[in-house]
Amino acid sequence: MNIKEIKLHQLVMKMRNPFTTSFGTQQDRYVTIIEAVNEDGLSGFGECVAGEDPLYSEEFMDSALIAMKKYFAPLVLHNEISHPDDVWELFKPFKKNNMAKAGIEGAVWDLYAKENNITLSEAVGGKKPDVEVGISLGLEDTDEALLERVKEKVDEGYKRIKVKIKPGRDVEMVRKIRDAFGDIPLMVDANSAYTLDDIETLKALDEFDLMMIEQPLAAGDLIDHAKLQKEIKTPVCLDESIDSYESALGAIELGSCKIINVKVGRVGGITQSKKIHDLALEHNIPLWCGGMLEAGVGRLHNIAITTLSNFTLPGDTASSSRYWFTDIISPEVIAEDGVVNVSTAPGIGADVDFGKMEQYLKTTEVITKGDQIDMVFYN
Ligand SMILES: O=C(O)CCC(=O)c1ccccc1C(=O)O
Ligand SMILES: [Mg+2]
Repeated sequence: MNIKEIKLHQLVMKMRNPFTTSFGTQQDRYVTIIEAVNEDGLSGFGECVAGEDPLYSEEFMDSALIAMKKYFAPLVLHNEISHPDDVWELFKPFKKNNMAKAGIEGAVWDLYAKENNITLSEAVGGKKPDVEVGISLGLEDTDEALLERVKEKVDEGYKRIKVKIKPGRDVEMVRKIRDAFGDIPLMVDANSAYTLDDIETLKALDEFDLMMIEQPLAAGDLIDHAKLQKEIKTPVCLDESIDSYESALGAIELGSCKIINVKVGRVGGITQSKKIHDLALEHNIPLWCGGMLEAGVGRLHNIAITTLSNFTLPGDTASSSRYWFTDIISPEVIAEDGVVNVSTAPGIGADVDFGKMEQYLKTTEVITKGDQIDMVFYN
């Protein structure tokens, strides 16, 4: 591959509805779209999913932008890449900053697929022609408002409903959902809002036959999650805790979870996601693809990775219109009855629509082969 320049398109996208989790509410989504352009002018696209503030993980959009500009974009421009799997090796000496790495790597993957005239799904080794998707619903001010949301989404046919919980908004709220909707495929996500001191509350959730409870405890608490899993019936699914192949291996060996939510950005890209996929498959741990309120580019990357065989549970990759009045891709992602068809067009399978992107675009920075890696250390 011969990548000539990397553009960082920085957007602020207003969401259709504010999104509330145990760490707060957001209305605006800061998105960086990474465009890798080759010698022939062909472009591949990635999306950086870092949060606006370091609440979900230590990374945040500003830190990711610096990391991409200073290290990861120049590394890709200054080194020979024959396959996107090479990118992880190139980035390896630089610790963490996974979402920054994944953003750049994602653009290389899309470009690679387009150069070879195959879909991104084919490039990663996926086989499914379509994928099942669920929806993640934020906390609402009242349980009644949440029940309305759930009804809407059940009616739209989503294959799984995930609701956010936090202390004080858990057992009784879930009871109301079960009472109103019977045995719909239902799960909860705590975003680390509990500790083992809350074990009685977490045990009380067993009565509702949830598909899983996602990330009840802190990201670093693999040991506590293992203790918890022994005490509760509901399968524990880890999100924040799984930030690498090694943490996935640790969680599996310790029995910290029965299910893993793979987020491409959180684990450092597609190459690492594939490695975790194969590990989980070997250990009979089912996977699903989590969301980070992505714009269209990240959404299409999520669909591609979900076509791998062990992504057997519905992911978070809902329709573009669930998040945005206008997405930045054409065509947009549409889930019909909870199913998204995988595009057969090369790469991510849709065009990045610069006309539609214009309304969100704050600035574009261009990194070229002339930009050196700005490091104090040298070899
Ligand atoms: O619909 C989506 O994209 C997923 C929404 C979601 O749950 C989420 C959104 C932002 C950060 C973390 C999470 C999460 O899965 O914990
Ligand atoms: Mg989560």
